[in-house]
Amino acid sequence: MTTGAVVVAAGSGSRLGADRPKAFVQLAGVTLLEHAVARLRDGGVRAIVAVVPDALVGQTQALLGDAAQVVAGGAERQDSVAAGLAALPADVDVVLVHDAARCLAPAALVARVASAVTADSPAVVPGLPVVDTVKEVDASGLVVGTVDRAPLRRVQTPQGFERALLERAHAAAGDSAATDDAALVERLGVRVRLVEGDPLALKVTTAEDLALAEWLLTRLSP
Ligand SMILES: Nc1ccn([C@@H]2O[C@H](COP(=O)(O)OP(=O)(O)OP(=O)(O)O)[C@@H](O)[C@H]2O)c(=O)n1
Ligand SMILES: C[C@](O)(CO)[C@H](O)COP(=O)(O)O
Repeated sequence: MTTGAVVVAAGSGSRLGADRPKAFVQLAGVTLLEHAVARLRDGGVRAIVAVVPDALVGQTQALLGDAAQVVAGGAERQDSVAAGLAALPADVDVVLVHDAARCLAPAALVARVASAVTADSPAVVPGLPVVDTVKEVDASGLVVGTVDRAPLRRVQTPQGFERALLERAHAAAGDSAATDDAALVERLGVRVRLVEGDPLALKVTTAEDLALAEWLLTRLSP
């Protein structure tokens, strides 16, 4: 098996509200994208495609050098994943799809997901239990009911797939959007396996997340 990765970094990061696309914001002087790529490489992945805004392809390739091939993304996350998938070397048969925004996802998580992808489990997602009580509310803010949280998981990336399956899922999806790649596989009727996630794989979405990631990084560093 040859494992490759698509790191999607072409989003604007509107909820973060920085002066540049979110993946190019720095944590400890290093962009979120570089952090994510470094951890994928530490997890044993060598064929990496980074998907960035069209205008940043050249400078990102210079930034990452041999660590990743850089291509332009699309309007939606799903379009960016498809662009990265198309650029992976032909010999890659297992693909990890990862958000640059989950820049601290550790190498151990990368390896756990990659090794869980098998012929019997061709689609694998990492996830964590829900720790809060979950309520369903109506449009006026009134509680409709309390949801059983026991079977729920908060799903992260990297998500791992047999390449042929992921390509089939994206081809079948067309313009019908999903918030993660596993959902496209689920639509094909293929069961997706869940493995244990990692709190460090938090998604940097808001300024508060960025501050938390910065703090975690200082705690992780020797
Ligand atoms: N057209 C897009 C949209 C998102 N992404 C990537 O998908 C990941 C998860 O998306 P999210 O964290 O929601 O990022 P943004 O879409 O940039 O955030 P926002 O919704 O706040 O604008 C990010 O690494 C982001 O760069 C992408 O590559 N291409
Ligand atoms: C793919 C993902 O990270 C899984 O949790 C997530 O769905 C992407 O987040 P978005 O905010 O919906 O782009």
